[in-house]
Amino acid sequence: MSLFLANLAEHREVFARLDALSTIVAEASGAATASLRAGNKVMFCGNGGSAADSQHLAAELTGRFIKDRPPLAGLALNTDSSALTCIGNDYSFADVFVRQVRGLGRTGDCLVGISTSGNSANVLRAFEAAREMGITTIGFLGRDGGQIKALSDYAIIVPSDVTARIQEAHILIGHTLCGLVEQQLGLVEA
Ligand SMILES: O=C(CO)[C@@H](O)[C@H](O)[C@H](O)[C@H](O)COP(=O)(O)O
Ligand SMILES: [Zn+2]
Repeated sequence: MSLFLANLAEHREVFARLDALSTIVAEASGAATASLRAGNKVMFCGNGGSAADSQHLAAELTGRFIKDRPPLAGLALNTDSSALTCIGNDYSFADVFVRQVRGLGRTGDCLVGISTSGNSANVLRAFEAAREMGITTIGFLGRDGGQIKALSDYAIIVPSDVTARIQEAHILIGHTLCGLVEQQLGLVEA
């Protein structure tokens, strides 16, 4: 079997098991909508491919997703290279998100942390601070949810041990979250 067909088969197997996440995805989206409705923001963070997912999803909010509509307050914490290099260089890489959460986060915000292992230290520290600050935490996770699971108000765990397949599910879940937020805010038809 070609690698493409093998990956596709594995992808289908994982996606066939995502129905079970429908309720938690809807609940997490409701929390993000409540933050935006109250004038708060939704922050995203992640590493590597999940950094790309984080900035992709933040841009769905500030830019547009399904239809033309007012901009929404989305912010990716992994896109500011000056903040990442300053904090990483002067403190540690584990602090790159937590310092931004402490500086930019406000009670009532949401923080979406994307980690396939659920164990990235910088996401974990950001969630610890978010919890202290009254910021709702939404974990896009994989495997067994790792240490971030326990710090997630909404732990969305993709049932797979394969990083790439988990990432593929995360972007489906993230797009759904953006679509539900638009519906719940009455910006597009349900
Ligand atoms: O995109 C990929 C693999 O598909 C990689 O860049 C991957 O995101 C990186 O290894 C990350 O550092 C993994 O972190 P995490 O998902 O365990 O939090
Ligand atoms: Zn990747």
